[in-house]
Amino acid sequence: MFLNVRDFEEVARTRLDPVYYDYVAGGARDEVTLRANEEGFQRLSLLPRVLRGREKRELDVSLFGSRASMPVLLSPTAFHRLVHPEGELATARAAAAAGAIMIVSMASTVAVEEVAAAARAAVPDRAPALWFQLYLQPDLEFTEALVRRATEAGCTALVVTVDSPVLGLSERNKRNGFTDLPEGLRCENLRELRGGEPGSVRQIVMSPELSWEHVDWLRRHTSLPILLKGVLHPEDARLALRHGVDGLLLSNHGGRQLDSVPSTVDLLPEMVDAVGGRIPVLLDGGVRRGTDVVKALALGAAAVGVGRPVVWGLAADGERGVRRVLELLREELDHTLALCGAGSLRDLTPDLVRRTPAGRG
Ligand SMILES: Cc1cc2nc3c(=O)[nH]c(=O)nc-3n(C[C@H](O)[C@H](O)[C@H](O)COP(=O)(O)O)c2cc1C
Ligand SMILES: CCCCCCCCCCC(=O)C(=O)O
Repeated sequence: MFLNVRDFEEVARTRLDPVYYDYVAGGARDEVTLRANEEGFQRLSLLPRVLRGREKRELDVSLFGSRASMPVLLSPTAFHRLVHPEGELATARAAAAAGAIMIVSMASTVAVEEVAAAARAAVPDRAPALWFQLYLQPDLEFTEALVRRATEAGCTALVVTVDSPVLGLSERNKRNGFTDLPEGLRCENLRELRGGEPGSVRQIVMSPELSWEHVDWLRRHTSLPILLKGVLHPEDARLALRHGVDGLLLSNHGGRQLDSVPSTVDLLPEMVDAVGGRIPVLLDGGVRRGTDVVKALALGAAAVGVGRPVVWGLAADGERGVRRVLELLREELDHTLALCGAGSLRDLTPDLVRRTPAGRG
């Protein structure tokens, strides 16, 4: 029986090839940050209010023009067809049915046009909420074409991942010799549609030479809202404001890039402070429970993202699994709000969160 997100991870672990399980579960180097993300939430306690609840609680949010049924979105995760044959098509259908925002990874194993079509078909009466995650490629012509494809497919925001000047090093992948996708799976958004060898697929380039000038370039080439994913230093948050960025997704890539960075929830208050309410700050990393969502929102996040939980849902039970993971998080969020005496997300304020004294969390 799937009672919580962890149950899905357990089933996924038994179903998946161990090499692919490790790819998803793992983090960089010693996995200090990977563990810190969940521990960060566990060290925080909730201090509920009483005698001020409401029979029905409002969980809807509106973010960058996308309406969503809850402040939990699907962070971008690569290679869904590694864990389920329907891959991102199943994920997109589940997200659309749940009314959740899905950030489609640039490294998806289904082309963004097909992902969008699957989402639209799942909810013919409304527009599904899809955003696109981008690794800015040094070949700007290619990047521009890809942004155009994502926009034409119906993605309504760009999430630019900036924490990957080089690829993080997973020792699990190295030990397992996992260096390439299996036969038949490709990053479909990287396929040459016009130039190059027709039908061939490019490698994603992680470039240490990317700079704020590239963000400025992107700003000039799209009218979509731009969020930066992976800004961790408050000074970079302030720079993002100056470069016309519309939002931040506070993320350490689920502990998969630089190991030893703080947990995202520990950084949240100072990042919220750094942007001073001028743009929304979203957060991902270690969110596994409705209580985690409430803690992040109370500390100022506009919404949270989940990465691995979605992949576990997909691996364990395809579209139905992702749907159930999202439902569970929604139910837990609603239940936690009720127990905290909160009638809506607006009632979540920092005074509801306490740091557990050291040694007791
Ligand atoms: C299997 C996997 C693939 C990922 N692929 C991407 C990606 O393509 N682009 C990206 O920006 N982040 C990627 N991430 C990071 C997630 O977007 C997100 O930051 C992270 O998973 C959040 O932590 P959580 O897994 O604890 O929820 C990936 C994470 C995982 C686990
Ligand atoms: C097939 C083995 C590794 C290939 C690396 C490509 C990286 C794509 C981006 C995925 C990602 O961000 C992640 O965290 O994983």
